[in-house]
Amino acid sequence: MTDAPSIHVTGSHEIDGKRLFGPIDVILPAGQWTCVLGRSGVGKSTLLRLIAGLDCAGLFAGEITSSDARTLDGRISFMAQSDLLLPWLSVLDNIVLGARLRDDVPDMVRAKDLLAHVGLDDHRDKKPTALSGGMRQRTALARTLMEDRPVALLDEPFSALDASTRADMQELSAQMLAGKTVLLVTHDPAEAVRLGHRIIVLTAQGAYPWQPPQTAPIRDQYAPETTACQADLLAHLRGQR
Ligand SMILES: Nc1ncnc2c1ncn2[C@@H]1O[C@H](COP(=O)(O)OP(=O)(O)OP(=O)(O)O)[C@@H](O)[C@H]1O
Repeated sequence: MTDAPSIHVTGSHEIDGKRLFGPIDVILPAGQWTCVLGRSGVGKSTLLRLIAGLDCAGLFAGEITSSDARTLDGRISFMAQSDLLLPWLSVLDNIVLGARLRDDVPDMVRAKDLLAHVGLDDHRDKKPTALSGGMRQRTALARTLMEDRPVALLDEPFSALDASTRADMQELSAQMLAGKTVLLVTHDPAEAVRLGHRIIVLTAQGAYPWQPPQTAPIRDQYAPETTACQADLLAHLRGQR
């Protein structure tokens, strides 16, 4: 049983009176992963921040609604493109930051379990400055997964990871976010095809669906239908330039 809603976004976004994207009419189905691709600067992070209710440059004219008509406030976990780790806190304390900010008692067992799953068990007492870029990104991912909200908005969460760690973290995220409504921004067609129940291409003119393979995610990245889909998607994205 999940209380993950579907989310409907309609409208356009302008910065300094100039259209960034839209009009769009996008549904993020309840309990599924929607992957968004599009050229750099088209507004993918802006779309994520709008749904998260965070400040963005410019003006959005439109509506963001949830299928249960409840506010999304307090129901979203958000992983930004930059890791936003607090430099004076250890890895473990960064992971439980959400609970501490809410004056809740953090679930340290869950936090340590997550640390082990993201492969940072031996680094729990280090400060972020003592970590590599990929380790920082895994810390931020663990902090996001720690929140356990019905909606997860992830902005290029695996971009700094080596190929095998990336595959591991994709699988961990798919497992831990099963049943939640997920929006993943990525530049990687292979990642979108591996993880997405739905794939959306965002352009200045609008947002349109790209058909993923019929198989259910998380997909075998070497299956013929997966490789064919990602090759077609890559060719399409390259053709947009
Ligand atoms: N604080 C800001 N002030 C003015 N313009 C901004 C600001 N933040 C972002 N923009 C502009 O908004 C546009 C969309 O940015 P956004 O980060 O949403 O794009 P993106 O598609 O996520 O890009 P990327 O793939 O490179 O991460 C860009 O053209 C950027 O210049």
